[in-house]
Amino acid sequence: MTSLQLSAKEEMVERFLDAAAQGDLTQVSMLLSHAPSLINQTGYSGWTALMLAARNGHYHVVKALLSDGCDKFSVNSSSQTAFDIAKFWGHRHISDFLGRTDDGCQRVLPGSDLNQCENYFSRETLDRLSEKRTDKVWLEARQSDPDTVYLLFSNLSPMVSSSQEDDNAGAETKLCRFRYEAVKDLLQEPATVLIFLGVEKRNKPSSSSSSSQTEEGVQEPPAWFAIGTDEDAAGLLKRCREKNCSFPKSPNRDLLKFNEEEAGVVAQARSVLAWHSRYSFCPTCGSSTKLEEGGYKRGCLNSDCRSLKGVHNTCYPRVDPVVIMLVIHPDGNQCLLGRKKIFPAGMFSCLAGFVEPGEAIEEAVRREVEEESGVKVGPVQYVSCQPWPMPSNIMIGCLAVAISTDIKVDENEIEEARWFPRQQVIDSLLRRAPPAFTVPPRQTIAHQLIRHWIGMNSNL
Ligand SMILES: NC(=O)C1=CN([C@@H]2O[C@H](COP(=O)(O)OP(=O)(O)OC[C@H]3O[C@@H](n4cnc5c(N)ncnc54)[C@H](O)[C@@H]3O)[C@@H](O)[C@H]2O)C=CC1
Ligand SMILES: [Mg+2]
Ligand SMILES: [Mg+2]
Ligand SMILES: [Mg+2]
Ligand SMILES: [Zn+2]
Repeated sequence: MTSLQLSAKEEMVERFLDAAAQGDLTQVSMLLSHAPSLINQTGYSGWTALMLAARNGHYHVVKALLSDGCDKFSVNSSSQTAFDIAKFWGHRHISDFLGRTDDGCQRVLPGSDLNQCENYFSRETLDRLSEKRTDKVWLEARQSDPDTVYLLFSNLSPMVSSSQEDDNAGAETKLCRFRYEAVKDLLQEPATVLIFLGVEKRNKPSSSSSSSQTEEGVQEPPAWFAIGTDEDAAGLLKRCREKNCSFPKSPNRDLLKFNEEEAGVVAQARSVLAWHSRYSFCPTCGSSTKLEEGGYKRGCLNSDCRSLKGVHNTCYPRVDPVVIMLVIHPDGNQCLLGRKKIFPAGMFSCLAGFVEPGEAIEEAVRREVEEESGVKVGPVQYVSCQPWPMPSNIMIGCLAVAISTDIKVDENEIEEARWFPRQQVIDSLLRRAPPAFTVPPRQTIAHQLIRHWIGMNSNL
């Protein structure tokens, strides 16, 4: 670039910043349409056009710059954002506008993936209303409300509807939803566990369009509960007079057939119910316990028990953190995948392992990879996570870079581990015949991590 070109560019930046400072929207828009890269350019002391417009109270310019994708979080040499500047100079309408949250706040985390991946089991369609769990009167009123939705689980398996066409593997499964009248007898059984899941979120069209009236006349969205019972499936189906329903037998396969919304509800309900089924007695003193807080607590019935003093995590549902990582070869062009004996023939997946007590996520990634494959790992980066209700894991998905490449598998955990070239991975994802191996199904975070790596720097 010649010095003449450089000064022409500098002159353009100066004109742009001046126009913003003076509130000349026509000029700002004209310059931007010629040179969109001007938008985040800085002048004296790191001031951007947005900061100058905010300083001088030019609301219309601020608005236009933001709608053109201007970075509202950049700071000047005094570490002030445009918001700080508008606030300091008393332009409240501008600071309110810059402080709004309806842009999804995506840009608060610079460099974050703007379209953050949503994993199966992670969609929240219910508002959990945890503050209502201790409100017995409210909970009881919602239980008998005619709009309330009940889901039924027998031995941790949800009752689902199946039609003839649903028999093929790709078909979607639907949760059976019940009203109070259909389940009120079941609720009286001593072995029944009842979990308050939440209420339908208001800002989306509800699946059961009704909502009930409170005493003050405010419309309340329908509440959802999960019922857990060990009554046998045949008995339950008879009790509910349901012909086309069933309780799937294989959680690892059958729980992956819901739509995204129902999958999120199943993840929540199944994990809490699994905790109840495994923690029947107090883990601290072995006494009997009683269900509290809408099914989110088991309180010990022994009044001398230590678990009743202070906060005891044994009283609350547990979640086990698991790291799951795609390890990338130092050449950037291969990834490390392994297979357990129990995997379907030909399937390879990301390595994974439980985080141990007192261990940071990055260290768990390094330890598990080295234990299972002998490969040493350097940098680790978090990508996304997935609740995994078999029974109650949170899968913490990471990318990791190997700093050694020799593989020596731990045969107790892994049958085989290999470096797979990018092209083979692409062929497997696109199911180009015949692929060298198969990847896990799209509902698993392992699949999504592999896809994420392929999408990161390929020119597909
Ligand atoms: N959603 C997904 O894409 C994937 C999910 N997973 C889940 O992650 C879990 C952990 O992965 P693994 O490779 O099996 O872990 P791992 O490599 O740590 O090995 C499991 C062994 O660790 C021990 N262990 C330590 N803490 C434990 C705990 N809190 N609960 C149970 N066992 C514990 C047990 O001996 C167990 O056999 C799996 O059980 C599976 O459910 C695993 C891979 C993919
Ligand atoms: Mg392991
Ligand atoms: Mg493992
Ligand atoms: Mg482990
Ligand atoms: Zn106890």
